[in-house]
Amino acid sequence: MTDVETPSPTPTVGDVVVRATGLRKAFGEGDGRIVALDGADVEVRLGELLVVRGPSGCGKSTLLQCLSGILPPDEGAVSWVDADGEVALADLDDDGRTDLRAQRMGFVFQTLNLLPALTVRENVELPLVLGALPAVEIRQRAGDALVSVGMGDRADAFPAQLSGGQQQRVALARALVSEPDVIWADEPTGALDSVAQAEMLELLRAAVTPTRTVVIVSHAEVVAAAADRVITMVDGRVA
Ligand SMILES: Nc1ncnc2c1ncn2[C@@H]1O[C@H](COP(=O)(O)OP(=O)(O)OP(=O)(O)O)[C@@H](O)[C@H]1O
Repeated sequence: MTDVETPSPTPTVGDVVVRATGLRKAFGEGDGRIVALDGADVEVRLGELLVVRGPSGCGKSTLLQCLSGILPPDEGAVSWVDADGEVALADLDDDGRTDLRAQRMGFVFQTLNLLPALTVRENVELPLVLGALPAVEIRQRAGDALVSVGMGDRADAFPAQLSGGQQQRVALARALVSEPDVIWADEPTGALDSVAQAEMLELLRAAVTPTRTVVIVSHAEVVAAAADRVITMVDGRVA
C-alpha cells in the first residue's frame, strides 16, 4: 500500500499569516542605548487591513522591519505561516529570508520608493526580473498591476514626471506585481495631500483580498478608521 499524501488545507481569512512573540530590539550602547521594541507580541491575519499606530518613536517601523525579516530582533521570534506549516525567520539563512520576502511580501514606504532612472513600467517589473517568468509575462503582469492602481496610461513616464500621489500608486503596483500574501506599508500616505491620501487609502483597501493582507504603519486617524483591526504601540510594546 502506498502512502497517500494529505492535501494541505487551504488558508482562509482570519488565519494567522505572521506570528511574533516577545520581540525585543535595541539600538546603540551605554547611555545612548534606545530600546525600540520591548517585548512586542503580534499576530497578522490573512485577508485583513491591519493598521499599526502609536506615538512617534514607539517602535512601529522597527516592528515592521522585524516582521518582514529586514532586521533581526535581539530576542523573540517571528514565524511565517502558510498551508505547508510555519517557518521561523531565525531558521532561514539570508538567502531564505530574501526568497521569502520576494515570494510573499510587497513593500510601500513613505518616500524614495521608485528608481528615478527607470520608467514606471520598469520600476514595477523590477521585483519580477530576477525570477523565472518569461519577459512577456513580466510585462503583462506589470501592465495589469498599473491598471489596477489607475496608472495604466503612464507606463512610459519617469517618476519625476508624476505627482507624489501617482508615485505612491506606482509603488503600490510594484508591491502588488509579485502577488504577495502581505504588503507592508510604512506611512504610505504620510507625504501626500488629503485628496491623494484618500485615493491611496482606497487602493490599499482594495489590495486586501481573501488571500492578501495589508499592514499599514500610520499616525493618521483616517487610516485607522479604514482598518479591519488596529493595534496601538506604546513604548515598544503592543498595548
Ligand atoms: N537604526 C537605528 N539606529 C538607532 N536608533 C534607531 C534606529 N531605528 C530606530 N531607532 C530608534 O528606535 C526608536 C523606535 O523607532 P521607530 O522608527 O521604530 O519608531 P516609530 O514608531 O516608527 O516612529 P515614527 O512614527 O516617528 O516613524 C526611536 O527612538 C528611534 O530613534
